[in-house]
Formats: sequence, structure tokens, C-alpha cells
Amino acid sequence: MTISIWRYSHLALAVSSFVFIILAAFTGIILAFEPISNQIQLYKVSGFDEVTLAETVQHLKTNYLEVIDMNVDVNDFVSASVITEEGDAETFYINPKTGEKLGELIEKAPLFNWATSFHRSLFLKSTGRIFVGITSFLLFLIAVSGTVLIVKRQRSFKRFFGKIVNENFSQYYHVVLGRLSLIPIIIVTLTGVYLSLYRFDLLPKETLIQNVNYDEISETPKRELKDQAIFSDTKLSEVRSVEFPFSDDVEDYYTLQLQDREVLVNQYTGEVLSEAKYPLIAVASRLSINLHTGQGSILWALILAIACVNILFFVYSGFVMTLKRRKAKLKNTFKKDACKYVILVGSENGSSLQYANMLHKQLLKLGEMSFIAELNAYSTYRSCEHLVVITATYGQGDAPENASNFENIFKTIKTEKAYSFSVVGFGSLAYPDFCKYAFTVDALLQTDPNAVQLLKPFTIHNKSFEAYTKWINSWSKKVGLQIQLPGDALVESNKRKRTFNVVQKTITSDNPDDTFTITFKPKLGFSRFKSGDLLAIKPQANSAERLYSIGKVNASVFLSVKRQELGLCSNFLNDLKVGDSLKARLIKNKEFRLSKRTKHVLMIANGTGIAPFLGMIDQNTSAQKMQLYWGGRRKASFKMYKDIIQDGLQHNKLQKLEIAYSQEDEHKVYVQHLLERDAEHVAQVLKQKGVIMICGSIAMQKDVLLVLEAICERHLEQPLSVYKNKGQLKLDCY
Ligand SMILES: Cc1cc2nc3c(=O)[nH]c(=O)nc-3n(C[C@H](O)[C@H](O)[C@H](O)COP(=O)(O)O)c2cc1C
Repeated sequence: MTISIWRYSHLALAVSSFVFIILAAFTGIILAFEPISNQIQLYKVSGFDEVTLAETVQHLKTNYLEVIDMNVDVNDFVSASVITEEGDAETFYINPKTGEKLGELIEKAPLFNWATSFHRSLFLKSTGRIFVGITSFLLFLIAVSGTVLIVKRQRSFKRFFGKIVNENFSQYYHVVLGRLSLIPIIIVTLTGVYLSLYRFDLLPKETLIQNVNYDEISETPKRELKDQAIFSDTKLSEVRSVEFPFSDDVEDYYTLQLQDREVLVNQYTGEVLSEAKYPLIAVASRLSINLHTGQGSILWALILAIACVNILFFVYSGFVMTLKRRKAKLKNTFKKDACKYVILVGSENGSSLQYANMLHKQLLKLGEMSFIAELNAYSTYRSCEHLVVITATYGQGDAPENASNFENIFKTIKTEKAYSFSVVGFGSLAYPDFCKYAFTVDALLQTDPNAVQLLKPFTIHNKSFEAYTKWINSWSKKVGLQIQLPGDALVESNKRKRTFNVVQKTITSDNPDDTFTITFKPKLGFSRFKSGDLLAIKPQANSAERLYSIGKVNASVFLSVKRQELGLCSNFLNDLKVGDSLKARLIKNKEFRLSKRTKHVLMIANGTGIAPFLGMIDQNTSAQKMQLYWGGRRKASFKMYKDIIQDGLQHNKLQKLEIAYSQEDEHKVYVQHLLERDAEHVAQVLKQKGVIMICGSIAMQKDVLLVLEAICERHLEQPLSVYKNKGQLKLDCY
């Protein structure tokens, strides 16, 4: 699949450095805990910020025989190297307010020692340091290319932190965490590169120059430390270290390392003999070390640790996405001009490609000549009789990456003979321009005089396999083929099957629509499923699984099934009798579960789509406000659901029931008509954070969504996608 130069760079950089990145991130997590463990040691005294340098130096001079130096570290712990009254040379933490010993210096734990060496050089000395420096730079480039990809995805810089639709775990968190970790990662990589350059002396040299005029040094006027301005006016928090005079000789002075400069001070008079600002390189090096290691700040160290964990996640999720994209490869057996069927695909992340490949493979299996290509590779197809375009939509109704040039190429190509075309759009209702690019392609194809539209553009929300199967059925009927998709590949996981006993079943002939309800009790009392989940049934050992939306009624699995004349699974279920058992899989369908926190839910269904809602009504113990709009053909169609509904109404589990019959009166009434009639009420449900759930046929879903879109625009002045993004619209149509 063609990918953009930015995505390619992002991927190539990641592939070339991921082993080093993993090692650096892993050791980085360990090292982030070093400054944290240091800081939680209690060597910082209260009121530290108020202590003056004069106070501490005086205490040190009084308490010890000799003082060599004193240091203040990033944690504000003060240490001193002294000769004690007993004549021992010692270095320890002191209380700056008294000069007394507080404790021994913190020794670096062996784990941190190990991690530091590994993180810096992978135990490979200079060679390792070079690798680590390069890895740091590559990670910086990965962050930059990732930023460009996010900007492109969001279609503008301004929307960089805008909402991301959660369609896929890896992709969603790769982007969301990528944005959050961007700044820390850029800082940690740039400082890493800087420290490597510094270590290898590749930065310009700047040295600190001090000029002491030894001829003018004088012992008078002698002053007490507290009267020497440089000591009494300097707070300890401004000091990095103090080197004490080596002897009483007036030419030996104090060397004060302050935060921004070095000052040399006459030990008798307190006169500043010389002072110099640190060179920029030294300041930058110190800042780099602090930013890179998190020294001195628990918060920053924690941010760095989280960024390192995120880096490990990016490696994982990046590879998951790449493998998914690579899985969707295009393979042709025949030449483009020899094929009767041509499938063109517009895809960015590979899922539409997988679906298109399924059709391509099934056509080849049936002995048909099929050719598959990306939309950007559009060309002449001499033997093409049926063109199928399967395309996703990106941005604001734009083409996916591998279809970006299709419109231009299309305009340059002249077809020579008649062909049929059908367009399938993959998209998501979470975006305002649902499957818009599919409609663009359809309109474009209509401009070709040789092209005849075989089917209207068909839209698929959230990669619904059921919806795609439905389209395949319509299309294959039109072209005179019998295509059966190997659904297992997409929907079947390795989860184990359970045994269910049939405890209730209605008789199909009692219902005017050839529909029945059937209830299964899971064996061994299994009850960890919810209304809205799916039951996957294989009617025969080698057939594809069929999925049914279930209701949980009386802790059992409740299905409503329409028997199809030639339907393998519906007839298999219809032949079951009370007492029979069945092996099937329960699939969690999180997207169509009803949260207990939802206060108000408006349920819309037609036909057998009522099943999950009957379960939700039956389970409604938390006083949720439930309203049901159901569409059926005749009054008799409703009979088999009546008991559960009446029980719901009686016990106030269901507050409102609206039914639309399409074949009872002269005028056909459908659910969307009732919704239109109750437009203000529907708008109120959304406005008050209620949820709308739709279950049933795709055709009904389409009509209902059009009405809901219009209601949102008219009454709420917002597109429906806003509510979809907030989780207030849940769909399960097939
Ligand atoms: C950044 C982004 C933008 C999208 N924009 C739209 C859109 O405008 N309209 C739409 O219907 N779907 C949109 N989608 C959903 C995709 O079209 C849908 O997930 C599709 O199945 C992806 O197919 P692919 O994996 O073949 O690229 C968008 C998805 C992403 C990640």
C-alpha cells in the first residue's frame, strides 16, 4: 500500500532504531526513580530558602577544625568536606542552620549504577555512547515526523489537540499519548543529543576566566563573616558550592560557585576579588543534565518516567498498526486488461483493503477473473465489465492516502466500453462527513458515459462485517454470482464456545413475518454477558459464523430471528426444540451495551432488532428512563414480544412505547416518521445527555439517521456526529 513520505519516514526511523529505543526507554524508567528516591530522603531543612551563606559558613568554621568545601545539590541538600575535632577527614550532609552532621552521603544504588552505565553506553564504552547519541537524535526525528502526521490527521495546527475519534485501540492511544508526551520526548531527546555532543567535545569550548590582582590584596579592614556583604546578602539557595581558603595566607580566597557566576572572595575583608559569569555552554550543560535526568524535581522525574513508558507503548502500537497495514497486501493473478471484475480500493490504514481483498479472493475462488488495485493506480481495464470501488473517507470527507490522485487520473482516462460500477464507502458516523469520499467517487464515475451504476453507494459504519456481507449479497445477486465471505477471519476469535440449552421458542408459523423468538440458558450458570452482546453461531462445522444481537432476559440469552427461505442459520435455529442444546460463542459488544449511568435512553428498532432492547428493559432495575420506538409490519408481528413489553410497562421499566406499522393501514408508517413527529422530544433526549440506540436493518438505520441529523440541525444546531462522539448514539444494524 502506498504511504505518505511522512508516514514512511516515521516508520523507517522507528524500524531502524527500535531496539535501542526500547533499551533506552526501559533503563530511562528505572533511572527516573533515582532523583525521586533521592528527594524523599529528609536532608532538606525547613526554612532552607531563608538561610544565608554567612550563617552556614560561620557554623562550619566554628564546628570543625578545618573546612575544605561545601556543596548544595539540586535537592537543596547541603554537604561539607571537613576535618573533625578528632582529626578525621569526612564528608556528610549537614544542617545548614547549625553546621551539625545530618547523615552520610547517599550512595548510588547498584541498580541505578547499572542502569546509568547501560543507558549511557550500553556497556560498550565510547561506541555505545555514539549509538545512544544517534538513537536520541532518531527519536527526536520520530517525534517531529509524528507531530507532522498528527497535524495532517487533524488537518490543521490549530486542531492539534482537538478530539480524536476512538476507532481502534492502538491508533487512538498512539495519537493521544503521542500528543501528551511530545514535549517531554522532544526535551529528553534534544538534551540527550546535547549531552552526547558535549561528552565527545563536539561543542565549542568556552572557559571561565578570572583576574585577581594579587598586588592589591589586603588583610584589612578585617570583618566578621556576618559583616561581609557577599556572605550575608547571599542566600544558600543561590549557592552551588563554596571552596574554602587553603590556608590563612591572604592570597588564598573563598571560591563561591553561585547559580549564574563564580565569585572569588578575600577571606579577611569579604571584598570580591574577581567574578565571572559561567559560559553559555556550562549553563546549557547543567540545564540539560537536570532536564534529562529529572534531578531536583519529583514531578519532572515522574513525567520522564511516564514518557518512557509511553515510548515503549509507541513501539508496540506502532508495530501493531504497521503489521495490520502490511497484512492488507494486494496480489493479482491476472493482468489488469484480462479481468472482468476490477476492484479499486481507497484505504489508509488497511481495513478497507482487507474487505476488498476478501471479495477479490472469493471471485478468484469462483473461477472469475478479478483484478485489484489502489485507486491511485486507476488505469484502463479493457475487459472490465464490473467495477467495484471500496473506499474509506478521511479528513473532511477527503480521499484516503492511496486515493489522493484518483480524481486527476480519472479525468485523463477514456474508457472504451460499457461497464457497471458500485461504490462501497467505509467510514464512521463519528465524523460529520460520513463516507463522503465514496459519494465523490460515485459522482465521478457517473460522469463517464460508459459507466452504469449497478447499485447506489453503500455506506458502512465502523467496519461492520454484517453490513458488508449484506452489500456483498446484493451485489453478487446483481452480477449473478453466489459469494460467501469467510467471515471467521474478521470476527472469530479463539474464545471458547459455551453450551446453551433451549428453554423457550415460539412457533414461526404463528407469526406473519416468519419470525420467532428463542431463549437459551447457558450451562453452568454462566451469566457474564449483557444485552447488546452478540451470539456467534455456526450452523455447520465448516460454515461461517452468524452473529445475532442478544437480549438478556431472566439471565438467559434471548434472540429474535427472521427465518429466511434459504437461510442456513435461521433454519437451523428454527429446527431447534425446547430441551435441545447448542454450542456457540458469546461476544462482548461494548459499543452496544447500555451503561448504568445513562439516565435516559431512547431505543429505536425494527423487526428482530428489538431483541437487545427487550433484554435492557427486563434488566432495568436502576430506574433508567427507557422509551422504545419499534417498527413492524402488522399488529400480529408484535404479539411475541408483548409479554416482556407489558411487564416492562407495568413495572415502570419502560416509560413509553411507540409502534409504527408499515402494513396495517393504507399509509405506511415507519419509525422515522414517529421520530420526526416527536422531533422536539428526541432533541431533548440528546440535549439532556440521554442516549439513542438503534438496532435493526441497515435500511432503517439510514432513514433514521437522516431524520436524527435533521432534528439535530433544526433543534440543537449541532451535527449528529457531535453526539455520536460523546457516546450518545449507539448503533447495531445489519
Ligand atoms: C483521521 C481520520 C479521519 C477520518 N475521517 C472520516 C470522515 O470524514 N468521514 C468518515 O465517514 N469516516 C472518517 N474516518 C473513518 C475511516 O474512514 C474508517 O475508519 C475507515 O474504515 C478506515 O479505513 P482504512 O482502515 O481502510 O483506512 C476517519 C478516520 C480517521 C482515522
